[in-house]
Formats: sequence, structure tokens, C-alpha cells
Amino acid sequence: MADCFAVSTQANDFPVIDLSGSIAAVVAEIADACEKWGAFQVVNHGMPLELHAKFELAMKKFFAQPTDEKRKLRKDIGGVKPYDYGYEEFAKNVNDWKEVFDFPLEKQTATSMSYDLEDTTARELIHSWPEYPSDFRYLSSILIHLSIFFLTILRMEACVQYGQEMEKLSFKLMELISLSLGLPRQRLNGFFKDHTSMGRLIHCPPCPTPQLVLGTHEHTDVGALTILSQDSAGGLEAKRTFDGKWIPVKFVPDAYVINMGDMLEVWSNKKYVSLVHRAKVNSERERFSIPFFFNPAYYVVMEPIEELTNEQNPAKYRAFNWGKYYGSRKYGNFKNPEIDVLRLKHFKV
Ligand SMILES: O=C(O)CCC(=O)C(=O)O
Ligand SMILES: [Fe+2]
Repeated sequence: MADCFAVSTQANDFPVIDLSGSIAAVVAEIADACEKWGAFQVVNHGMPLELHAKFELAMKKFFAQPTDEKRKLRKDIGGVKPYDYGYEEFAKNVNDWKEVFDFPLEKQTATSMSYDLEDTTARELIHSWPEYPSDFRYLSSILIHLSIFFLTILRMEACVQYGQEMEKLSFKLMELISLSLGLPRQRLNGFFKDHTSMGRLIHCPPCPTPQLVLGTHEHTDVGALTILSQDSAGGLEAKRTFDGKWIPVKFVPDAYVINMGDMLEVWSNKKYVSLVHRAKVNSERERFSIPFFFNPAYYVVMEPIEELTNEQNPAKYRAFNWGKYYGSRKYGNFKNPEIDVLRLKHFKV
């Protein structure tokens, strides 16, 4: 907890990368940012800004409802309904000053939910959508496609459509990261065939004692990479690898913060290290944040990419299964404090 009071340095060189630049320049900037920070912000990323704005509005309407309404969608951590509305986070024995709504991607149906390494079964996960606001599920913008012979009206689910765009951006980033590691562009794509990604909506109400709590406690993200949108209230902080100082990640309009998760640390054999980060709250205004976690398929065996290891640089992690790693997070929680949540340190060579 003492860390909550650490004063962040004002010097701020957290990288902002313009994805519309030449591939060679972007790849070089990503390599530099990943090695120094394990993170960067992106602008001109191709995500439709109008869709993002509508999605944000639907999120705000959802959180503005009375708590009793939101509680109807209560998640069941450690059960088969791990998504939806809640306060607590997986695998953290501390409370954050926030409420969240988690949603999977539409096509995701099953994942390995057990922390038991012997149990190889996958489970079907249950998830519910709120009835209000109606455009939370269905975007109010109706795309009308008119051809000579027919008229098609498409109503896309807001979270689903947002998820689809996030998926596209995730693959684009994963390819750039692959190139930045000196690998073929699509070298990492196969790990995401049936990916277990999810989106999270975060609301931190104004806090009377912001010096005593955090919106999100210090952690690294478990998956491959995270695409996060924070609002102008800011609050996100990154721990700079080389000196351990907390640096505020400045709000940049229309930008996303990209950070490496534990799985990229493994694949890159620690050339890139997953970003330690946290988020502060403030007494005057509420803050919103939307992370999207791009995760491998539950059956993926995680280990350093062969081409990135050699005699001088042997594998720093031994092989483990992503589904189990992820499952242990979902089960190791307030309800099951005795469960030893799997962490990267358990697989260090
Ligand atoms: O509150 C935030 O903006 C950070 C959220 C985050 O890091 C997470 O949910 O993994
Ligand atoms: Fe995070």
C-alpha cells in the first residue's frame, strides 16, 4: 500500500506511435518502445472513432443505472459466469475503487477454466447482456446497404462490434510486434485462432480519499497484449522498467495505450517485458477506462519462440498451457484464497 503514495515523476517520455507511418519506421519505433517500456500509445490506428464514441456513451448509460439494476448481471467469479458486472478482480486480494463490466467476444464459447493442471476439459462460459441501454447491445446507428435488388439493414451489437474492431487492431499490432522481434509478420497469428480475448468497461466514481485507494492496483496483464482507452480524467500509470519510477500515461485524444502482457514476455524470451501498471482515482471526477485483453487460444502451449532462443540466449521459461494459467487467475480469488495463482515466476527456468 505504501506505493499508493509514491510521487510520480513529471518527466514523461512515454512513447506515442503514429501507425499511419511507413511500416519500417513504425516497426522500429515499436521495437524501441517495447524494449524500454513494454508499452506505447498509438494514434491513427484505424479504429472508427464514431464507433468508439457511441460505445463510450452506451457504457456511461449502463454505469449510470441504479446499483440494483447492475447487480442483476452480477458475475460469478470462480464459476461458469466469470464475465459481466462486478467490483472485484480476479486474483487480487485487494479492493479497487471501481465497478466493471466484462464481456467476451461473440465467437468465444469455451475455455479451460480449471486451475487443476490434470484437468484437460474446456468449459462453456455463460454471459448475459444488459437490457438497458438498448444500444449497449445494439448500436443505434443502422447501416443501410442499398443495392439495385435488395435492402439490408444490419444492426450490430455495440460490444460485439467494438470487440470485432479490437480484434482487427490486435492482429495488426501483433504482426507489427512480430516484425519488431525480427520474426515473419504472421509468426504469432496462429496462437490466436480461437482466442480467449475479452473486453472490460471500468468506472471509477469520484473518491473522497484518493490517497488511500487505487482504481486499479499494481499488476501486469496476463495475456498477450492489451489495448486500453482511458478518458480525459487520466490516472493510468506505467512503471518504467529501467528505474522503477511511476510515470503517468497522459491522456492523448483518440489514442489507445498498448501494453505487453505476460505471454509476449514469454514468446519474446524476455526481450519484451510485460508492463507493470496501475490507475489512480481522483476526488473531483469520475473516470472511465476500457481495456481489451488479447489472449491466446486456451489450448496454446506457451514457450519462448524457438527462433528467439539459442545457446547464448537459452529459453527463460519452460512450457506451460495458457488455459491453465488463465484459469488459475479466474479461480484464484477472494473465494479461494488458498489457491496458488499461476504466475510467470512458476515457469522460470
Ligand atoms: O483502470 C485502468 O485504467 C487500468 C485497467 C487495467 O489495467 C486492467 O483492467 O488490467
Ligand atoms: Fe491491466
